[in-house]
Amino acid sequence: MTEYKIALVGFGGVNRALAQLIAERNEDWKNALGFTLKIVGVTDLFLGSLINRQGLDAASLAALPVTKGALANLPGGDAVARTEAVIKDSGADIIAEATFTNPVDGEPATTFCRWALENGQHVVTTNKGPIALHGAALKALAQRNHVAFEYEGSVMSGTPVIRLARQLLAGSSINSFEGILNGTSNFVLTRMENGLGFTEAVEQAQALGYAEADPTADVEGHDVRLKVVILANELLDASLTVSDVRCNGISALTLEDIDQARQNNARWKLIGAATRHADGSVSASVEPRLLGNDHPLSSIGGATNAVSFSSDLIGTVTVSGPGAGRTETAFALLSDIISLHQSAAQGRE
Ligand SMILES: NC(=O)c1ccc[n+]([C@@H]2O[C@H](COP(=O)([O-])OP(=O)(O)OC[C@H]3O[C@@H](n4cnc5c(N)ncnc54)[C@H](O)[C@@H]3O)[C@@H](O)[C@H]2O)c1
Ligand SMILES: N[C@@H](CCO)C(=O)O
Repeated sequence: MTEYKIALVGFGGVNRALAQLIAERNEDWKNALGFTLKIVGVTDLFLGSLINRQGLDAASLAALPVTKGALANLPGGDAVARTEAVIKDSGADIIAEATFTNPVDGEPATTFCRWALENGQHVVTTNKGPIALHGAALKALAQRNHVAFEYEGSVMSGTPVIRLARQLLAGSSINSFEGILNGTSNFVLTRMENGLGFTEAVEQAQALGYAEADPTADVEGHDVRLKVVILANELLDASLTVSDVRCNGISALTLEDIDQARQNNARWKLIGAATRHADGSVSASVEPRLLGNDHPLSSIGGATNAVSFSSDLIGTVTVSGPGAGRTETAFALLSDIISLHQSAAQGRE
């Protein structure tokens, strides 16, 4: 049985849900998965930081009040986020990085990942910025340091997509994909179909933990653009940058547009798509599309996401599931840890 020491970088919805899962399920994981997790450090811009190499109580962390500097109220805690120390000095084997996604330059999360990888620590992250903007460099760094860099939760939350397509569709070349890749905007469109105003719908998505810190990224398509870059580079062998992806969001759609679509047996959906052409080039876009009610993606409602891959040997494969949510995304971190544990076990054989 392996015990991994883990440090949580960013202690918002996702990493708090991971702490809750650890509190509730560590014993089950021992038998079912062959490992347990011991939290040895936590750091958060708002809450402060705390290191304890002997292990922190996951249930107490999960129940921590959301007040400024709250970690200073626990023994050894600090009101300041000493993130570099938590990564480098906590003795963690794994860093779970879940700070804000910065769609412009991926920082400071990219630096956090780099510190950990250079320090010989595995990184699991749900943050789209470092992967979409610096994925190749971080993967190379992980490889040089013989550690894992896993990011399943960066696309479609806990719904398996990246690993599923990479591993289970290997051998059937993926030539294109199209999908609903943002939970918040799909939730907003669905609520608007029921007559709720755009602003109220966004507020509901925020309260449910789906939205980015700045929900503009959700409704203007910037979040989907990062996910399209991640999927295209991962699965279509592309080298896209964010500026290669044409991007329009849903903020200009009105209740009248949505009602008119309904009268025409159609729905507006925010679609992220990419296609590999015969010459090897890849084009990609994010845009609202009017889908007829018979289109496979038109019935995907709420924060659910779905993506259809077109591949040469088996045609179209569609994966659907939660696209956002705290526990759902914490599950993605767990799936990354399971993956790195299995790789380590295979390496030992
Ligand atoms: N919530 C979801 O449904 C979901 C799904 C998939 C991916 N993600 C991604 O996962 C990440 C975390 O999401 P969340 O819902 O937990 O967000 P959140 O806003 O609830 O939490 C992020 C936390 O990170 C902290 N933080 C920000 N910058 C920091 C820094 N420089 N140093 C230390 N702490 C810092 C904030 O104080 C905050 O508590 C984001 O990048 C998000 O895009 C979220
Ligand atoms: N804000 C994002 C979280 C998942 O990446 C969404 O709503 O899809």
